[in-house]
Amino acid sequence: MMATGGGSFFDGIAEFFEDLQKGMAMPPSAASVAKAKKEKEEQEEMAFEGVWVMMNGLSGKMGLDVAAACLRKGFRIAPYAMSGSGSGEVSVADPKGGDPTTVTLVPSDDAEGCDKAVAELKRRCSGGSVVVVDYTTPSAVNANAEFYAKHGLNFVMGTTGGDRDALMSVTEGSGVYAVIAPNMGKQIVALQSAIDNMAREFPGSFGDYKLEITESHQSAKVDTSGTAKALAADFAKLTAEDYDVKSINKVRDTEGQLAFGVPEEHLAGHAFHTYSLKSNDGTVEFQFRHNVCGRLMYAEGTADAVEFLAGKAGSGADKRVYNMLDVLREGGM
Ligand SMILES: NC(=O)C1=CN([C@@H]2O[C@H](COP(=O)(O)OP(=O)(O)OC[C@H]3O[C@@H](n4cnc5c(N)ncnc54)[C@H](OP(=O)(O)O)[C@@H]3O)[C@@H](O)[C@H]2O)C=CC1
Ligand SMILES: O=C(O)C1=N[C@H](C(=O)O)C[C@H](O)C1
Repeated sequence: MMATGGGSFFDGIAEFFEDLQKGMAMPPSAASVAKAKKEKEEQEEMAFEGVWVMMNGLSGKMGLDVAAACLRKGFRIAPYAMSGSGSGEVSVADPKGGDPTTVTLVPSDDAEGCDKAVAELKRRCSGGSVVVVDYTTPSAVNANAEFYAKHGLNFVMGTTGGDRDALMSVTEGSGVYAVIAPNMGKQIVALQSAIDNMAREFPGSFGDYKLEITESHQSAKVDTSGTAKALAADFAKLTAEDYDVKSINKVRDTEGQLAFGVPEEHLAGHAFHTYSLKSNDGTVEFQFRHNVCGRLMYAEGTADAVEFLAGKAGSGADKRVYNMLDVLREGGM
């Protein structure tokens, strides 16, 4: 750099031009600083050997809660996520107080953008294993599953609805590892297992009873509860009649929700279910209820499913497609 002590002004100028020629006099440009910073960050990302979670539906009600639960478990959130209409970047706060993660949203109908994002994600997250979590919307379930199958992406599908048979057959045919379940709440999964066991052990024991199901969710929920549909199949085995899931009483209006016991502050995010078995003569009634405010239990169960799935994929397990009963039975929750 330019000398100040000793030499004349003209010596200093000469030295400056010498340094300039050697490329030493110019401060690095903002672009080269940014490039070096990005390279350093990418090297650090590639050195991470843990689990990366691609959180599709990140901006939705489940998305950010699941991302936080995954960060609490020590996973990282992948730098890209598929969205519906959302684009741009979302900053995901670290519940442990670390730096936030910047995630670029790519709308799922931008096929080229999604392909590029997955290629880039596989490169940047190459040191660890990637698990996709899907909390999107019923109409996206099948197309998204086909996309994961095409790209060999292991996934946890929390989204309800869509064509569930097609979802299973595409996933099973693809060879990817997946956990697919309409409910990730540990205690609800345990209840599902108990009713399933009861139906196996005592089929038809409620032969002269009638099944009634009511579920209430936030008004934005578009489909009938996937949990209610799954439990209906088990409860129906206890009765003598088939149960049509179209009979499930769906509550989506504020007045009905409040009357069903939903606290006002949870109107925007709740899942209340009542399954009732009533004797035909009207003298006896059994009720089973799970009333959940907020989404914490589902978010934590999802993070457990991610851990379970990464373990199965890492060990090359023969069985590839699981549900939450498998996760619970194997002590994964
Ligand atoms: N298994 C379980 O335990 C639980 C399941 N669920 C289910 O999860 C699903 C999501 O619920 P919730 O978070 O409340 O819903 P929200 O409507 O709040 O969020 C959905 C998100 O999905 C995004 N999205 C919409 N279409 C697509 C698409 N084609 N590809 C990618 N992303 C898309 C939306 O993005 P954008 O804003 O950009 O359009 C939005 O961010 C529902 O099916 C619900 O029933 C919910 C709780 C627990
Ligand atoms: O949309 C929700 O909120 C929920 N969806 C799932 C369902 O459809 O059963 C699970 C839970 O009820 C919350």
